[in-house]
Amino acid sequence: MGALDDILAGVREDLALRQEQVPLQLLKERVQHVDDALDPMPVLRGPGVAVIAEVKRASPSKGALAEIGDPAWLAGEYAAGGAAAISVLTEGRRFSGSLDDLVRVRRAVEVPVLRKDFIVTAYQLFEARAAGADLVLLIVAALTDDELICLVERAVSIGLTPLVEVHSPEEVSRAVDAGARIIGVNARNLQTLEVDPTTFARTAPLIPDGIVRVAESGVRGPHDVIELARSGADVVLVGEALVTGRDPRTGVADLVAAGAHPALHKS
Ligand SMILES: O=P(O)(O)OC[C@@H](O)[C@@H](O)c1c[nH]c2ccccc12
Repeated sequence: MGALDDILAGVREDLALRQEQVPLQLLKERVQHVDDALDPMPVLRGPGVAVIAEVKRASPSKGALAEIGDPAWLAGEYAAGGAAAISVLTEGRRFSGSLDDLVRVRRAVEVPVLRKDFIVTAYQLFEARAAGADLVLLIVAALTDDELICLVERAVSIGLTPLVEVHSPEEVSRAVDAGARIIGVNARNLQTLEVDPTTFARTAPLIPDGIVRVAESGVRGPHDVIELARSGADVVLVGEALVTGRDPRTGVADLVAAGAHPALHKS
């Protein structure tokens, strides 16, 4: 069994418990009372390479990465550094995150917030929206074609913008066929957990024009942002380097500055 299947098994167990505690109907009522979701498209399509900064305490490959006592403070620093959006890992077992982290981040910033998790049912979309998320991650490798199509549709119908994650050229066509307007290329193989730095450059050319291209994972600093921008990245999504770095606000600002270089013309 690969790492992804392991993670998904745990996610399904935790999900079953939450579904017993909080009926879908109650979540739907909560969704009625949250502020409308923000549209992330303008900030992700803006000039330069947009930076999505991630609140990430731990990962299955590295274990604990950082003590994040106050995710709201961290998100505020990211936003002050110029982050276009904040990603919050809400998976508990492997990433030590929670939906409560997302609620706290949502209250602290005015930029769009992404629920980063392993979404397999519509229930999790309602959880995300009830917690105030604007975007949700949908991982092609974790879903059948039918599931992906339904989840994209359902997400959009409740105001969420899906970020559809792929790992290979073959997965790009599945994402496009499902109606994705934002595609993330994850350089980390979810079976082996290894990062392959060539993944984005190999995969991005297959993403049709007009779809926002996000480079995910393994971005260490400004140099990587420049490389990825040359390969067509509109957005970079960065976790580990920012949570383990010296100062999150400057960390983001340095990435934003690298991606704003006039020599890097976005298509
Ligand atoms: O910490 P990194 O290498 O900067 O990566 C961030 C992000 O890409 C990574 O957390 C991620 C990408 N896709 C995911 C899916 C699930 C959980 C986590 C992820």
